[in-house]
This record gives sequence, structure tokens and C-alpha cells, in this order.
Amino acid sequence: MSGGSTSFDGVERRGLMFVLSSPSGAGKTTLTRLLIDRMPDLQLSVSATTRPMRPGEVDGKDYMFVDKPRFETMAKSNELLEWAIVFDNRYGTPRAPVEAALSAGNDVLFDIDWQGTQQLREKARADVVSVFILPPSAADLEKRLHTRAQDSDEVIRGRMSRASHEMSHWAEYDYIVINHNVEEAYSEVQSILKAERLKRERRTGLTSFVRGLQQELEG
Ligand SMILES: Nc1ncnc2c1ncn2[C@@H]1O[C@H](COP(=O)(O)OP(=O)(O)OP(=O)(O)O)[C@@H](O)[C@H]1O
Ligand SMILES: Nc1nc2c(ncn2[C@@H]2O[C@H](COP(=O)(O)O)[C@@H](O)[C@H]2O)c(=O)[nH]1
Repeated sequence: MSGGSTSFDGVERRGLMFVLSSPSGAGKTTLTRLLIDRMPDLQLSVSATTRPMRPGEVDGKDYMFVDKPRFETMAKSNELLEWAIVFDNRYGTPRAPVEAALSAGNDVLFDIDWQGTQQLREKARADVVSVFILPPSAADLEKRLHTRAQDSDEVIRGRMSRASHEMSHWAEYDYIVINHNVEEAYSEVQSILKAERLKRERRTGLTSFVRGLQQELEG
């Protein structure tokens, strides 16, 4: 699925799909925004959802807000790379922007749940790097959901009651980050992305780069 890109050091590599998941409120949207602001060559996958828009959210930027019939059409016509029902709403990843970003040499960042991560992994295991974000404690998780002040008490209760089940998928992920502090968690997630960009298997241009070095040394 990945196209080729040239990394900062001039060596070609395959693009990667960088996935953040967590129980609701652990901080993945916060970390996602920081990554998009601070990391070059990283494009956010904007999901489609049937969930109602929260105050401050922008259609097309935070999500593509669609109704259920439109979502069903997208799913049936293979427009979605993956999709799942989360907290009674439908969420899915539009396929075309992801393929376009990878072909243009960008990595793609996904804020999706464990069901979507499993589907991406089935499609492109070698190109998926997954990170599970944990809260430091249940009390912190609940406090964060209340501090965000964007969901009703009923919605927050529902998300808290499903947090334990979501967390049970932690062992399916490549990396686990505990979000005590935003800047520290960001730094850990950024280190993962930087290291994964340097992985030998992904760096398709290394053979010719090393051959060139050898020719210089021997010739
Ligand atoms: N390390 C942290 N310390 C304190 N507050 C935090 C921390 N990380 C995130 N928050 C706050 O917690 C709230 C929830 O964070 P965020 O929206 O990023 O969670 P999320 O995992 O994306 O949740 P959801 O899955 O519901 O979208 C926000 O108000 C955010 O500012
Ligand atoms: N499988 C997918 N899960 C997604 C997608 N977009 C978001 N999500 C996950 O849904 C929950 C709830 O999000 P919220 O914005 O309503 O708080 C959260 O775990 C997201 O990661 C998607 O395209 N596919």
C-alpha cells in the first residue's frame, strides 16, 4: 500500500501508517495534534463518523461528519480502509486520502480504536506502527473526560464503563506509552516515530546508497 518517499537524509523509504489508540480521554487527540504540528511529512487521516459534532469541532478537519445512510454507502462501496462501531456511532477511515498521502511520500497518522487497528494490520502489517496510550490512573481518566467538558455526564459514564474493555487490547500494540504528562508522552511518541522511520526494512534506498558509498571507497 505504501508509496516511496525520500527521508531527511536522502535515502528512499516506504511510508508508514502510525496508529494511536487508547481508552477515551487518555490523550490521543492531544498527542495527535502535537505530532501534526511538529513532525514533518506526517499527514492526519481524517475519519468519517456518524457521531454528532462536539462544540468547537470543524467538519472536514476533526472528522467528516456524515449521516448513517452516507456512511453505509461509503462502507459498501469500499471507500473505507477500515471501519467500526464505537460507543454506538460509526467511525471509518476514508481510503483515498490515505493512499494519496502514502503515494506522495508522507506518513499517515491515525487516531482510531483497536478494531480499526486490527483491520489495518490485516491489510498492511509491515507498514503499520501502533502505539497504545494509557492513562496514569482511572481517576485521571475520568478527570480528563470531565475537564474536556465536551460530553454529557451520561456519555462520560458510558466511556468510563467501556475503558477497561478497550484497555484489554493493549498487548496487540507495538508500543505502550503512559500519558502522565503531555510533553513527556509526546516526546516518547515522537521517538517511536523517528526510530520507525529509520528501520532498515523500510529504507528501500539503502542498498543503492551503500553501493554508492562502496564505489566511492573502492574507486
Ligand atoms: N497528560 C495529561 N494531563 C492532563 N490532561 C491531559 C493530558 N493529556 C490529555 N489531557 C486532557 O485530557 C482530555 C482528553 O484528552 P483527548 O481529547 O486528547 O483524549 P482522547 O484519548 O483523544 O479521547 P477520545 O477517544 O474520547 O477522543 C483533554 O481535555 C486533554 O487536554
Ligand atoms: N475504527 C475507528 N475508530 C475511530 C475512527 N475515528 C475515531 N475512532 C475512535 O473512536 C473513538 C471515539 O472517538 P471520539 O472522537 O468520539 O471521542 C476513539 O477511540 C477514536 O480513536 C476511525 O476512523 N476508525
